[in-house]
Amino acid sequence: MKFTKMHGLGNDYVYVNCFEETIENPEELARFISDRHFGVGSDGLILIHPSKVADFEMIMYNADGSRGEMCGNGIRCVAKYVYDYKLTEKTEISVETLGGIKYLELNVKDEKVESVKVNMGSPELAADKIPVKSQNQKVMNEPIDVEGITYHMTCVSMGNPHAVIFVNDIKDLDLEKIGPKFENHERFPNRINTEFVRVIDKETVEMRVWERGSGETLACGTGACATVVACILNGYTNDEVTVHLLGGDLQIQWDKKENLIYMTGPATIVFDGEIQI
Ligand SMILES: N[C@@H](CCC[C@H](N)C(=O)O)C(=O)O
Repeated sequence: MKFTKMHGLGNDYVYVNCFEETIENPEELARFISDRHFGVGSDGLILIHPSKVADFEMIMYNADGSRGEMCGNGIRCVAKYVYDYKLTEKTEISVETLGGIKYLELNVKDEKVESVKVNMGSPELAADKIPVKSQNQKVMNEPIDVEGITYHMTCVSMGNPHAVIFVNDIKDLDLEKIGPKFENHERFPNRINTEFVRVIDKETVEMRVWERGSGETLACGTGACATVVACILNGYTNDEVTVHLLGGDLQIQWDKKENLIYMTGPATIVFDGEIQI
């Protein structure tokens, strides 16, 4: 199988062109290929397929083989992949995902994709749609007990589920310990991605993430979008925010008039490979 290893701010996936390759058991392949000792090493697997309703379809799997409905860093890399490997000449493309069709603009200079801007669609705040168990219709700054500590969460779906927790310090958090407790907490029927966020000022926040199915990653695009929605709803930031992640920065904007979230950031090819499966 031919593949390409790519990353968006260090959130790395193995990409397979399914116009050419056929994958029999993608869940098992995702677990094998993601392994950083016995496989290629990645946060998961992303398959690029033809689509009947958009220019391309992105099918994403986490490192544990579970399916993610959307992947913000992944979809920017899909845009770079289809442009660089000449599956399209267009610089405006649509991509079908389990979280809906997304529209992307490639910023190309001298044939080089410098960044990708993604229309991430509208954030979903209804608790039953995210889903998160709650007495309230929206989960805004609600207490949740994990390991004997009460945290406060704001929950948002960006196609996939997120719980955003505001903290005073992100550096000293033991995510290996608390991340899985949030991920598998009984309030989240489909598990959850959890963002730990420190607000720096009205235009800047920093964030670490524990991703459902992959653990701590260096960046999460949908997580950065959910974070900015939570920041704005709680009155912490303006509508355009730079999110500092371990792997670099994303620019996130909430166009309130259209109720659309835009994410802009880089996409990088690491290497092409071939593996016996
Ligand atoms: N890293 C991604 C999100 C990947 C999917 C997530 N772990 C889930 O299961 O929902 C991003 O950049 O958005």
